[in-house]
Amino acid sequence: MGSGTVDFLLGAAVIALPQYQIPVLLGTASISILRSIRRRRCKHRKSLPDPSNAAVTDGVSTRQHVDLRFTDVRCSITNKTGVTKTILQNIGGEAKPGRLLAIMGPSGGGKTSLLNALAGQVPSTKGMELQGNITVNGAPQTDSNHRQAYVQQEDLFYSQLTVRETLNMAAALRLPKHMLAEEKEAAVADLIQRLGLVQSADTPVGDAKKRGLSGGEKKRLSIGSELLGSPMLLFLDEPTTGLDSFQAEKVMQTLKDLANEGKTVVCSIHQPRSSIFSMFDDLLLLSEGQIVYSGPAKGVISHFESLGYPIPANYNPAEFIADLISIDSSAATAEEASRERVEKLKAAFKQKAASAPSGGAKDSVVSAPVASAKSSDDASPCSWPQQAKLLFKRSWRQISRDKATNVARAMSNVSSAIIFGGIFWRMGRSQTSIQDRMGLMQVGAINAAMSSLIKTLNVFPKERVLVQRERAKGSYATAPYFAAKLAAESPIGAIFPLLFAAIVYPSAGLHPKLSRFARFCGILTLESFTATSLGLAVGSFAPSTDAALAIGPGIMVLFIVFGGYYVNAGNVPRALRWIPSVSLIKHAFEGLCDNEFPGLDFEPVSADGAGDILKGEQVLNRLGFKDSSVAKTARAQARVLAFNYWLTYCILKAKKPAFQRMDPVPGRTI
Ligand SMILES: Nc1ncnc2c1ncn2[C@@H]1O[C@H](COP(=O)(O)OP(=O)(O)OP(=O)(O)O)[C@@H](O)[C@H]1O
Repeated sequence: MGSGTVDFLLGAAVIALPQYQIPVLLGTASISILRSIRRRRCKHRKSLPDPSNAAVTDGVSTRQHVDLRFTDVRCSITNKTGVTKTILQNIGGEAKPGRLLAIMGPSGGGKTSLLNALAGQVPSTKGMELQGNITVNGAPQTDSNHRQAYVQQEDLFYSQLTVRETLNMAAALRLPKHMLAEEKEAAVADLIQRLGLVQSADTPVGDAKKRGLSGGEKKRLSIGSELLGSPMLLFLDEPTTGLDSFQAEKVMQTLKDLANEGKTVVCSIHQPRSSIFSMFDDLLLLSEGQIVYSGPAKGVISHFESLGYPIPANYNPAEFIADLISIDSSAATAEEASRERVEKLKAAFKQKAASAPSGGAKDSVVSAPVASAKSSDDASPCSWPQQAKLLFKRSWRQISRDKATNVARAMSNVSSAIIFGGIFWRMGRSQTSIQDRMGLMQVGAINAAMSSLIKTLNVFPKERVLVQRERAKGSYATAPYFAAKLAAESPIGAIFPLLFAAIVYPSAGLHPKLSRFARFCGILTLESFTATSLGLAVGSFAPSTDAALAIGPGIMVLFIVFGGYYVNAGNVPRALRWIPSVSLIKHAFEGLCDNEFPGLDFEPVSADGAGDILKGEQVLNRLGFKDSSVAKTARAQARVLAFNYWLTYCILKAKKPAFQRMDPVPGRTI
């Protein structure tokens, strides 16, 4: 391998491994030593502490019951044309310890909005106004006076990790520093037992390619991940959506058990079956953002009966309620009648609530409850090196165990190499082989880039959502996550361009020097990393996988057009010269040509060789690569790679989930 190759490989490695990898490596070594000392200490203990007490978290008594009261919760959004839509209107109620409160109502009724408002998880949106007063045990709700968790509707996990590994990872990242590793493991084992996941503890979560946990098990795993923070107040957004009735019942039974342990459980739910309905302790019915009923679940039937709407015999109460409080838009007359009925029910409840004696002493709300999820890069109990070590392990497991993806990528690269190797088989040194050589350099560069780009665009937008969720909980910071991801994924990512190069190079009969082959491999590998980095940058801002898959290849087409093959470097209009300078295809193509052509002699067509290209250097001149070299193109490629990594990091850091602040309604009491 020539010194130029070593130069650029080293350059690429330095850029690819961000500077914090050095503290990561040092930190990893010191953690291992501390761990082994702790383990030895632990062995001398007679028994482990009770895992149920293990989740004692800093500052807040985790056993303190949570009584959540809320009044005047209002939410509205004003669009660009100035039209205001009311989402929630003066909602009040209470979620009590040891009880399961269900927020029910028709679709669009405001269930998720209310749940988000109570949990401080209303996504920050331009034009949105959120008001209300919320207290926890009589004091204005703050992040520090209670522990709460929010289980989102969509379950997101690393698909290759098992249940136990997923929970162990969450425990390692989120449980307090003072807990020993054995205590965290015991807490996880206890959780697995309580959630009924013992049978599937060592089953990978799975995804569309590889079946793993059932929907219900995934939901229970989501609940388990949240329980590790030892919350006494638990919010769940539609926990039964997408589950069959058996799985839905098991999930709800888990929630009921949690409530029975003294936790305050609040969930939104659409239309449960009667066995699930019977598990609710309290019910808050919403229709078009207003309360239709709030109180004990057992009292709802008699409430509607007293208003002239008795439930028919053998009817599911949830279905009866849903029909009663929904607006029927199928016909104008039906809509008018149902709207009138719902308005009557709202007014009746308002009247009843106004005349009801208030329960217990009133707590003055003197300051604003600020609704916000904990979202800090410094909130994790682990140091950055510890986080990086844990996240490296997780990323490595995810990528190394994903056989379906790895085999597909390998097959795709091998088959492309065989096809291109066949098309460009033993090119020889004729005049026509010059064009073939350039063609092969171009398709080789496109193949390596596209394969890495598409793979990244398919995976990263989903992973980003999961990472944003975890960051919102304060599980880890962006820098250790990103460094660990790059370090774990790069070795496997390098295999595929190398496979391609190893087959195509000898088949096509490229420059017969080993050092040139090594550089060929290096150029394609570096280009593949740069394409991955482009995929990360696009995936970090694209709103969805589909959007990323539309944007990424679009950019790549531009890079291909200015890739040095179709438009000569010297003919690019001045205003567009920046495009070739950021085109990873151009840098790879130029590098591959710089590697291949120098020193090659081509056969003339006629004896005098007039007008023919006889030297490889002439080809480079014609392409506009006269002053170019492999090292120069590698440095240019490394700069694009570093820029993309930096851009991805900045976007990930800036895209921290932001939640709407809840403004207090002054002078109100709860
Ligand atoms: N950010 C927003 N911008 C505009 N409208 C919004 C926004 N958030 C909520 N809404 C509207 O507020 C109403 C209540 O929405 P929400 O999601 O809370 O209802 P839901 O009862 O949870 O519905 P579903 O059961 O279908 O999930 C809907 O009409 C919805 O379109």
